[in-house]
Amino acid sequence: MTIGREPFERIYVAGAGSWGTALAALCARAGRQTSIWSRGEEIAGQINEEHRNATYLPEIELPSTLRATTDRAAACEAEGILLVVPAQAARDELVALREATGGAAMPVALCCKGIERGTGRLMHQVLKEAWPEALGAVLSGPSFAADVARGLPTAVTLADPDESCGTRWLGTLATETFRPYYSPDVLGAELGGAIKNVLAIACGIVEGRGLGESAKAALMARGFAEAKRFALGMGAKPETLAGLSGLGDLILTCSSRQSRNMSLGYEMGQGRRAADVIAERRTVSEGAATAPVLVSLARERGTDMPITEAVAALLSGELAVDEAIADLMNRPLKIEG
Ligand SMILES: NC(=O)c1ccc[n+]([C@@H]2O[C@H](COP(=O)([O-])OP(=O)(O)OC[C@H]3O[C@@H](n4cnc5c(N)ncnc54)[C@H](O)[C@@H]3O)[C@@H](O)[C@H]2O)c1
Ligand SMILES: O=P(O)(O)OC[C@H](O)CO
Repeated sequence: MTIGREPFERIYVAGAGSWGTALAALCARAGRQTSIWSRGEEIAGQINEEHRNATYLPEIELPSTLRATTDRAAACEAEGILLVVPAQAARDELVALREATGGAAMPVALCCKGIERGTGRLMHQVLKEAWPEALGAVLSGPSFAADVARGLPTAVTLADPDESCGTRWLGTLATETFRPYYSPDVLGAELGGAIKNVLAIACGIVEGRGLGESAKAALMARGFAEAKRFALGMGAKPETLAGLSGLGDLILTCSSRQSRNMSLGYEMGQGRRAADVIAERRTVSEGAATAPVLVSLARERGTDMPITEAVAALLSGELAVDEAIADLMNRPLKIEG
């Protein structure tokens, strides 16, 4: 396998939130001709004129070569697209991009971590339906936007069923401080990223409620057990779950209140209603939308996911924190696995 040959030289980033802006800055600094699409004129103007995204990544000076646009036609010039909108907006964005590019067979790296409400589809399945000609890959793993934008060392998974396209993505994204590892396992990479967001809400609740570090460690380990049970049942590979996009991202997201999912849980643990916290935020907490979908998928498949069930019930207000803890602790004793 020859890694890193023939990078995509022209990149279009769909979404100018924190992660889209960090990835666009990474590509531009690596010398790629990079354009970033924003829904709003204000952010596009700021990026072009002040080299800053004051709404989503205020501390970071962006490269002056990065061009922002509100016109999806810019995607026609690209050799590769990074899709970085919230998971619930992915389908509409992909349909619009397909139209803008005339249904080109474009490499598209899916960077959102979530499962679609209503359909239960993963992002690569949404891509297949919304833009069947596109060549899908998944970029996932432990990576806070602010860390990547600052150039702090980061390692992630780039999953692509097509090895030659995957290695082109590696060559496109790799820098001295950003290290993507190749995997063919798109399903595993996606499931790890989507499920850890739900588990991070649970860890936040434990921290917000002051239940202690032992409880948090137990929750992470049992959460990982249920993530693995579900993902392996779907056909994901165990090594992907144990890797950066699975365990790696679970550890990061459950450990830091820099995570929007973890901090949402923290506020819930402090007694706030999830809906109120979500309503006052500008940024997305993907786990809140993914939790109920994951519960439905797990029930359909007969997979036991008690922590995910508890998070969904807490988010909807059906259950109080203390009731959820008591339910989890009083489940029948069983063999670990
Ligand atoms: N921020 C991170 O550190 C990080 C890291 C890795 C992965 N991700 C994933 O990347 C995805 C995007 O996260 P983010 O952090 O950039 O979110 P964000 O909340 O910072 O920004 C979301 C962006 O999407 C746009 N958007 C919102 N609704 C939209 C719609 N209906 N149609 C089109 N655009 C819409 C917003 O205007 C904004 O530009 C999420 O799935 C997240 O899990 C984030
Ligand atoms: O802020 P969060 O919870 O969306 O997490 C960001 C990234 O997914 C961490 O890898």
